Amino acid sequence: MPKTIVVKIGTSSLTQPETGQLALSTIATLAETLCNLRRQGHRVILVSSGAVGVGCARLGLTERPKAIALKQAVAAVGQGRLIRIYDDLFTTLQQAIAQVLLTRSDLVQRSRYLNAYNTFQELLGLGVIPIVNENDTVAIDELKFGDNDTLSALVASLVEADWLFLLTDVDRLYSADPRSVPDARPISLVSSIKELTELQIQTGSQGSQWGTGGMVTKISAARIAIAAGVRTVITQGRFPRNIEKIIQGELIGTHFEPQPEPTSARKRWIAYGLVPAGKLYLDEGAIAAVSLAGKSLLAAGIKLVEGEFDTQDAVQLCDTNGNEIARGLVNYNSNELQKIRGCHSREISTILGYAGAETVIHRDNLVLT
Ligand SMILES: Nc1ncnc2c1ncn2[C@@H]1O[C@H](COP(=O)(O)OP(=O)(O)O)[C@@H](O)[C@H]1O
Ligand SMILES: N[C@@H](CCC(=O)OP(=O)(O)O)C(=O)O
Repeated sequence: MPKTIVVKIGTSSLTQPETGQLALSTIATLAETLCNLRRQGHRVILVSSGAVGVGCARLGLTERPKAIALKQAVAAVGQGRLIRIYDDLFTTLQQAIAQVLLTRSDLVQRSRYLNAYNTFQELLGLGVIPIVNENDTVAIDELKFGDNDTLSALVASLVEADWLFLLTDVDRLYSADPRSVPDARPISLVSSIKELTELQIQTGSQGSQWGTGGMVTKISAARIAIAAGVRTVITQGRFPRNIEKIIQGELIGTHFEPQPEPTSARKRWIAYGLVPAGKLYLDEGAIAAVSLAGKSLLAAGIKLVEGEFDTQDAVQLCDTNGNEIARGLVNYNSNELQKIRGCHSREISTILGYAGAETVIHRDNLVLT
């Protein structure tokens, strides 16, 4: 059965840690592996980091730049080189590739989200391997994926992939960062989001010298992907051939089993495509109604409103400690909600002077995160 497979490779696997130079043998083996998968009839997308790392190596910079403008300039240098190397390798293997550079705003607007979906379908239908990266050169802070782990999970969710491989410089997920905790326990299988939460994995503060997100972004990427029904694997980038072995059933790396009933495509867009514009802090009754009983959110259960937002914007729903439990599209703007929070629905028309929706967020527009 042909599968849709998204592979994400991080800077730490694409470059040599000592010099920052490209790890050519890894990249070549990855190209061969992805071509094998294509020959077996699978649909393949590569999400490749490395624009900043390769740009730095090209310009002789020894550290990842911190200043935004410099980082964006360096990414512009590196992305061109990176794609040229991929094109040389894949062309040698008679495989067409495409460069797809995305920014967060491409997924926020529903029409652009659907457009991205159509483009991926067209490319995959043509047998092309799209090579995706964040459009670092133009991305602005407020509208950024920020890391390619998240980007790859969103792409996997968008195309409803069967597999997401997160290739990195450790062989799997551990109970804590194995660099600083040598006796950290290796984790082979995570069978649900609940189990992932219960494992309470320690991720340290950051990743390797050139990586961006560390393990924390891989875990949140896995959450996004498994909610979309995508089987996710964290494994070592130095051995790309393991991808084929894993698809054939070998338990290499850490596997995250997909949720049996994936969240619908529209709800996934609400939860992860949109950028939340505010926060609603709920009381315990509202948390139970929303998260356990699958009910709509009423004004009565809202304790606090944070941020400025409009009707139909996405907001986060949080407990009193600020932990997010859900996201949804609001039927009232932030000014209105400041006035009606804590009130019974039948009081809304008196307080506002006009009749609005009975719910603040209807359950069709509400998704647990
Ligand atoms: N619980 C953990 N299990 C495994 N690795 C961890 C964990 N916590 C932190 N890490 C670190 O995350 C790093 C990988 O993240 P990162 O450098 O961002 O890689 P990439 O460039 O592949 O995205 C590893 O080198 C490891 O030291
Ligand atoms: N878009 C950036 C990479 C961002 C990123 O997530 O990097 P990494 O942690 O190495 O996967 C780049 O191409 O350099």
